[in-house]
Amino acid sequence: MSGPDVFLPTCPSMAASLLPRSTYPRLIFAPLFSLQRDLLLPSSDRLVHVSSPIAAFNRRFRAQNSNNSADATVVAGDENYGNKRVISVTPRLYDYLLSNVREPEILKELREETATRRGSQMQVSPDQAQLLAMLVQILGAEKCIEVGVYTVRANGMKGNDHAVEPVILGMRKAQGQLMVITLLQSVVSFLFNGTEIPSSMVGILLWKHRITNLAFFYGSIGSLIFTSPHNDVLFCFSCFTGYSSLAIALVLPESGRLVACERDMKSLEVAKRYYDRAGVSHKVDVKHGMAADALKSMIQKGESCSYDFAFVDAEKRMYHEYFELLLQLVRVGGLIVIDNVLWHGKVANPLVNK
Ligand SMILES: C[S@@+](CC[C@H](N)C(=O)[O-])C[C@H]1O[C@@H](n2cnc3c(N)ncnc32)[C@H](O)[C@@H]1O
Repeated sequence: MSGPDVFLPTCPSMAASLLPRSTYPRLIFAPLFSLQRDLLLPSSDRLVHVSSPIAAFNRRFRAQNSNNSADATVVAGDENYGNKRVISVTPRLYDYLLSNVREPEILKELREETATRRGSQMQVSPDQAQLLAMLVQILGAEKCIEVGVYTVRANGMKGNDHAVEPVILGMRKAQGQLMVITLLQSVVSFLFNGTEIPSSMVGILLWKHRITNLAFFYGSIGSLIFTSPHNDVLFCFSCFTGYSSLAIALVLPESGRLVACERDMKSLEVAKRYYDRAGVSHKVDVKHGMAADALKSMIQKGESCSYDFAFVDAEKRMYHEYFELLLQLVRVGGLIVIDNVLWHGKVANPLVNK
């Protein structure tokens, strides 16, 4: 049976009915809300869940209009662990959490500015930032390191190579094709006087003309999810604007110091503006460049064992290296906090983590 290569069904039942009937489509993209496993029939390895504006709207709509389904639901209970009940965070519960976070005004402004940029989801959330700030305070930390401050690229891949995360997501095949897309973006951008070309557009063209066998969906929140016919998923693009580092700097004592590593200069300009506005610039030592290089040079300068706290939220492929370097830099009894370790739950998903 012939048929289209890609469907973009907007409802789960449609995805479910398309999968078993068609042998040809390589991939079927469905919004996240179709993640009801019982709807996924035998060919479910061809179903890719994406975040879409429709899904986001639906989540908001359901959160606002449902009186009973928005309460925390028990997703696991295990008698081996004393019948501990694990709940899932529902939109209503998360709204409750966010509305009770004490977020300083300057952080709110930074968050709101960032929210207008593509990729703002990469910024830590207000609750996460306040957790970091609280840990720093409890620890009485004075010397801190943050790996990955933010970026402000409007464009999918430039300046964001933690974009491609083969280790965590079990990616193998698609990296060469991503390179092609990045290269093409740069060429077009150069020809058109610096105009930034969305990866999605380049991706569509390449894919349509069979230059690449990648299918893609450009998510509503700026994440670019590439999927090969082998159900490998590449999560591309990371971002934004120094929110977590500012949260840390704000609670550091006057004598405190935060080394903030970031390779994207444009991003740093925004961050510095906010450090200035918040009156914490004197506490932040910005290291522009690759984070691992910055950490190595700190070790060479004899700064081993002198840091109290580190937060890692940069290139995922480099995490093991950051960790080894930070073990040298952070003192005994200090704290290293690492973001994204569960990688949106994918670490437990055998389909993406073979
Ligand atoms: C997820 S964002 C950080 C978001 C930040 N924690 C916040 O709350 O706004 C990751 C950042 O790490 C930066 N980054 C990625 N790889 C890097 C590397 N090798 N060296 C330095 N910075 C890097 C990216 O440019 C990006 O801005």
